[in-house]
Amino acid sequence: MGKIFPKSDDKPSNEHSFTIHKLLHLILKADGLREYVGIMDAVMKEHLQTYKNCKQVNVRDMAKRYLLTLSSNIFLGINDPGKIETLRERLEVIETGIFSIPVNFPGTCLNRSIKASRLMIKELNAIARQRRIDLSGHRSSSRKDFMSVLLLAKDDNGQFFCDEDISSHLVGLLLASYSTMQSTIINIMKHLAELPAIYNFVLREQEEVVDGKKPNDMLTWEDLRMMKYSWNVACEALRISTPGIGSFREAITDFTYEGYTIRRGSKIYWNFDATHKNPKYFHDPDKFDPSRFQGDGPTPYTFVPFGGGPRMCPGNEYARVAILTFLHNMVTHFRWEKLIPDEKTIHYPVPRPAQGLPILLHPHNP
Ligand code: HEM
Repeated sequence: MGKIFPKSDDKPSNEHSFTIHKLLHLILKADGLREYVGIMDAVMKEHLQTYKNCKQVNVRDMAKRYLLTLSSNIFLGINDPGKIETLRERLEVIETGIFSIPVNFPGTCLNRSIKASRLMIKELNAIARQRRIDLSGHRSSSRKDFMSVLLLAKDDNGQFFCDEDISSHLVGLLLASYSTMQSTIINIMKHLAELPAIYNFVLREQEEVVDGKKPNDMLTWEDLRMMKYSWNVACEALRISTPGIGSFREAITDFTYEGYTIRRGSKIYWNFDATHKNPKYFHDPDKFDPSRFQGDGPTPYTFVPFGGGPRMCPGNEYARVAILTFLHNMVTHFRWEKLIPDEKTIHYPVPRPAQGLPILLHPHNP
């Protein structure tokens, strides 16, 4: 990541970075996210209006549009569709560099990716500079986007964080949330199209949520807590098609595993998919079965789509809120069927249907 997010002076500023890192973890905790549920619901409802007269849609395009609007709005405080489109272009170029041969000279993916990330940080810096001016005009800010929160925060020494650090952390969040969330939404939609009985259970649960609300009420944090079965479906999609391939760790002590001695200091690659498909932990592992997550759910550290330990994904709650909001709105408005029944799955950079899952929408109330 460090290579992809260079600083203009290339000097590390660990002290600031560490504190921004901590601050972002706090913002992304469940309590901090409560107030974003309504925003996510409003974005999704607005998007659904545009699909009202569409019979065929591509789930990848739908998910991208929804997720990018959310992150532009919530992370950066940006609503302008032109700026959101530029963000998408940059993110997709940066992403190709992360999953490329690490050769950096003009014309390579990595080189294009580094240039795109520099450009993006520059663009975010410009937004941050203007935002500082806007924010300084008010004693306290009503803006709740992450950039504004970071611009108003101070480090342990009472200093504001520098724009460059804020921008590069925000690029990190945008990237970390982009393909992972897209892949999860597409895979949930695919399984619900293939498994009508499971779709019906989700629909029943979501209708109960609607029944408890007045017409036009926005979703709330409490509503999300009622969506237990729907979240089990999302977890099963995350288990069966895990967006992350794995993660690296360093051995902090010598140990023996399966007869091999691993020395302290060795770099170890941890493969999530191997754990998720291990029949010792998940009976009939290729079967899509959300009931695995009922009750106490899987044994600790066997369901690890968000990693584990101190470097575990800090965005897991954000992901839960954004995915359930998407699912709630889709299921309460539509059934859908796949337009390509045997669409191939590709695994680059994350597992997803090769054509982005084109579907036919059947509204409940045509
Ligand atoms: C379904 C969606 C997501 C999945 C499957 C996912 C998965 C992961 C995984 C596997 C890691 C590495 C964890 C480890 O090594 O133990 C990670 C790290 C990270 N994720 Fe996510 N993520 C998702 C969504 C998000 C979102 C929405 C955000 C931000 C809002 C985010 C921000 C991050 C950050 C900042 C890190 C680096 C954490 C660190 O190194 O301390 N992720 N994610």
